This record gives sequence, C-alpha cells and structure tokens, in this order.
Amino acid sequence: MLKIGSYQFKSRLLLGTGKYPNYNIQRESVELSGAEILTFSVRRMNIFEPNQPNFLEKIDLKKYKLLPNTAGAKTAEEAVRTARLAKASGLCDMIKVEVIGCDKTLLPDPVETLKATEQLLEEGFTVLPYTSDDVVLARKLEELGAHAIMPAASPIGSGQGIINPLYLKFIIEQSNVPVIVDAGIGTPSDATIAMEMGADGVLLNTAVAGATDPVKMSKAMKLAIEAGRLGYEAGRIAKKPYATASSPKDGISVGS
Ligand SMILES: CC(=O)[C@@H](O)[C@H](O)COP(=O)(O)O
Repeated sequence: MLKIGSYQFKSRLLLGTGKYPNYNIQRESVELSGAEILTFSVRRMNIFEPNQPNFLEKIDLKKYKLLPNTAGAKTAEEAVRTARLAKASGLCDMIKVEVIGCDKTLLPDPVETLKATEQLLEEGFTVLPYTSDDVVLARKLEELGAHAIMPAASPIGSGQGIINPLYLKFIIEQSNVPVIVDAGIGTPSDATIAMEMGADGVLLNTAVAGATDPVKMSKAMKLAIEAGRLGYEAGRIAKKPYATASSPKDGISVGS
C-alpha cells in the first residue's frame, strides 16, 4: 500500500492528465493505468464554472483521488494562492507544490518550494512538493512535515529517465515519508528502475500522453511499476565481479 498522509492507495502510479491527443484517449489511458491518483494543473481547470469546457470531463472523477498541482507558479505566494483555490473548489485537500525556478529546465525553485510547503502545511493541506534531486532540500522538506517527497528523475517532459541515480538513492534512503519519482520518466524501464531502487511511487505524464499509443503505454507503465516494486520487495542478488555457476555440482546424484 502507498500511504500518503491519511490516504492509502493500491496503485503506485500517479498519472498526469494533460497533453493527450484527445479526451477519449485520455480516459482510456487513465483507466488502463490503474492509477488511483490523478494530477492536474489548477490553472487549466474552470473549477468554479461547471458549465465551461473541462479537460477532465470524460473521466469519472469519483473513482480517483485528485492531486491538483500548482504548475505555473513561480513564487511561494502564487503556489499558495493556487492551492487555496483548489481547496475552495472542494475537490481535494492534497496538493502537489510545483514552483518553477527556471523556464528552460522547469526545475523547481528550492527556496520558494520550501516556503510554499511550510505555509500549506500550516493551513492543513496534505502537501507533496516537487523537488530536484537535492538531497538536503528533500530532508528539509520532510522535516517541515511534507507528506511525500517528489524528486525529479530528469526535467519535466524530457523523457531522459533517471539522470542522477546516486542522489535519488540518497533521498530514498533518508526519507521516512513516501518518495515519488516525478517527471522525466521516458520508458517503462525507467519507471521500473525507480521502483527497484526503492521509490514508493512514480508520477508521470508525458511518457504516456506523448506515446504513439498512449493507452498501450499506460498499461505498460502500470506493469512496469508493479514489476519494479515486486523486484524491490523480493530483494535483488548482490553484484559480484566474477562468475558463479548457475548449476551447483554438489548434492545431486545422477543414476547409480
Ligand atoms: C503532470 C505533472 O505534474 C508534471 O509536471 C509532472 O512533473 C510529470 O512530468 P513528465 O511529463 O515528465 O512525466
């Protein structure tokens, strides 16, 4: 089970809802992914105007826990305002804090992320901050009380997979709250690697929405994350420099 704050989920895949070729493909992809948490940018929603076009309109929202994100925010103040809007709409009390500090890399602003996280925790939100692979920042976010840490595998939408496995490993090792690898996943094997490393979950969007066949890719991601988690729980063999025969010679008597 993935436990975030007071919530529990069977699926360890958190799926983004943007950039799909159309809303039917979006709905099918969401369904086949098995995801229970869907993230969306509050700025894209007409949350107080139910009659306006809504990019989640094909999805049966009752089946999912919604994780609004503060995409587009460049300061803590903007992120906090966006989170309050989402909460006021009655959709949820979980928030993914995303405060962008660089337009080119879309990497998060660490100072503003910290400030926004602190404020939203004070206001009673369940807070999941998107962060870089900064090990110290991840620790500070947890110390503040963040309910999960969401380090990027690589820049959002880049599909580069995990570019700093060592720092990601450090973050996973030190964390007592769930670590959800967020952004930059390109392939199912990237997601499997994150899970084999001990991540508690993976949040992804572009790898599915931008795939040639998003529906098929969403299923592949589901299976990849399940396989990675199983592999992690099963415990991998140690790496050795030299060969060890796979067929032991001892203890087997053949014929007589
Ligand atoms: C949807 C969302 O929250 C993105 O900001 C997220 O970080 C996913 O990134 P990818 O699109 O690289 O999977």
